[in-house]
Amino acid sequence: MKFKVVEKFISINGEGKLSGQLAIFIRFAGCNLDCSYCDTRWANEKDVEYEWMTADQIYEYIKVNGVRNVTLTGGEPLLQKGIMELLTVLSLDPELVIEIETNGSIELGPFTKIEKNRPRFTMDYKLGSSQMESKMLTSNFKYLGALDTVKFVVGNIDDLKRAKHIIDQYQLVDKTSVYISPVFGEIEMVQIVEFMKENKMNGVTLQVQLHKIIWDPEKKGV
Ligand SMILES: C[S@@+](CC[C@H](N)C(=O)[O-])C[C@H]1O[C@@H](n2cnc3c(N)ncnc32)[C@H](O)[C@@H]1O
Ligand SMILES: Nc1nc2[nH]cc(C(=O)O)c2c(=O)[nH]1
Ligand code: SF4
Ligand SMILES: [Mg+2]
Repeated sequence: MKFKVVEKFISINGEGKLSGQLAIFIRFAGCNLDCSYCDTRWANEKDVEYEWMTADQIYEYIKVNGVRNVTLTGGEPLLQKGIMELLTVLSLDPELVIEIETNGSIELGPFTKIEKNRPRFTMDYKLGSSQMESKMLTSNFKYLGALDTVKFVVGNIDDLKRAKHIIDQYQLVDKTSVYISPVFGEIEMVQIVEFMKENKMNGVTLQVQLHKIIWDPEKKGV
């Protein structure tokens, strides 16, 4: 099986629980959603340039570079045909910590059945300002545990209110890690903090995309 890779690079992870740590990124082509704020829309274009890579070639690239944290992203990585083969190959190496960024519209059940060293999922729950909330599968929450994350990317106060509602309704803080991140440049961090204070959002982590502070926010490959 071959996978459509639009870019691969080493950087610090700018998002999530491993933020600040070195990571190797594999970005796949194509997405089934079209979020209003998507910062990698280029990867979803029909005519995007990509390289076909097998699972073994991707594994080799990771090992040659000696980076243990692996982030599979896109686009929507779980749309790649046969992706289970790649996840199986990577999970077999106990030295690797595999993270998958996924958009909340893909059924996660089959992927969480990997028994040893299974990938950690960061499932975005897309809120109103993304225009994609109707595609969210809340049925995925039952598969997520201590190693996984539910992430809410918020663009305004209504998004924050909705995120709080979902967090409470599904008791997400008790089950998994919960992150809130601003749509870059759309909402002041201080507004998010004030909202968290007013609403006693214990156990929720605010994060900002670190790579967009270190480098030009438009820069690819970082
Ligand atoms: C480009 S997506 C790829 C993975 C998957 N399609 C998803 O949406 O989770 C990776 C992460 O970037 C976030 N993201 C995209 N555009 C953003 C923006 N303008 N500001 C903040 N986060 C953004 C997404 O919400 C997601 O958490
Ligand atoms: N440095 C860096 N960290 C990231 N973490 C998740 C990313 C993504 O696009 O999914 C990302 C990214 O694009 N760059
Ligand atoms: S799901 Fe992810 S890749 Fe797809 S449009 Fe939304 S942010 Fe972009
Ligand atoms: Mg990114």
